[in-house]
Amino acid sequence: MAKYSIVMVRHGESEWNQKNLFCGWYDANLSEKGVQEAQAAGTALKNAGWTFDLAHTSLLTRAQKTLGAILENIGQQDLPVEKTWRLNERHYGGLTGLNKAETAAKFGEAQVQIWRRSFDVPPPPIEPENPYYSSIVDDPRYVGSLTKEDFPKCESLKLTIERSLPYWNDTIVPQIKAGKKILIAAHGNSLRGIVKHLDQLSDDEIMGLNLPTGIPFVYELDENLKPVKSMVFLGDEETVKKAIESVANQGKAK
Ligand SMILES: O=C(O)[C@@H](COP(=O)(O)O)OP(=O)(O)O
Repeated sequence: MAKYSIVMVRHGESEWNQKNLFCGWYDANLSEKGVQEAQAAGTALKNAGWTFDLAHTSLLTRAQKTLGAILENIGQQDLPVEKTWRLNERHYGGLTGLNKAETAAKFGEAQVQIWRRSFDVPPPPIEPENPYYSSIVDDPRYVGSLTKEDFPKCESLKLTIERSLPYWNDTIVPQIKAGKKILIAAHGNSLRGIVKHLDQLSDDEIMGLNLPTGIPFVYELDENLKPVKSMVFLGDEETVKKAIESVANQGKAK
């Protein structure tokens, strides 16, 4: 029987999602469509009667703005929000700023699929020559939480989970168990990591999971936090299916 529930949402479409660029820790803003998706996510939650006790998000603008639009829509602008780099998108390393379809044309779709979806193969590390290197590594928002030595240069999903799971276990789980209704607004891969953990998906199974932008999904959990219902999207089936397919197709050569 379900004792707890939690809602998660990947941010609305970002300007770099729209341009089909590997984004990772680059701080892309929401596109206009992404703002609309975030508002629609709020409307879907409102129509389903959701209210929350607190929210968690990453240090990146696209997730925070999505959360802000949702909270405004559900009339909870004053909700306590906890922000952490541990919910950031995976760091896409040397791929940051490259077009996914052009990268597939250059290196092959199979290689891009490995970089995007394999469990433990990281992309190449970001080098100082990367045009976005310093906007990421010198960003003052990480001061105090990440030292230069600990700052990632690239992350596989495995490495992403190694830094997001402690936050899930030490911060979010106690709040769920205290009866708090929680909303997490984060990213395609940081949320795939949490989903892998909750649903105990194998390293192979998680490769097939793509999360759409801006469509909230609900988990109902038993007293041991095992899912009673997994990933119930607040959206009609056809729309969700198409949005998932479109994310999967981003790594195809045009
Ligand atoms: O970093 C990125 O490019 C996307 C995910 O890319 P894929 O792993 O789907 O290629 O992250 P998000 O838009 O969720 O912040």
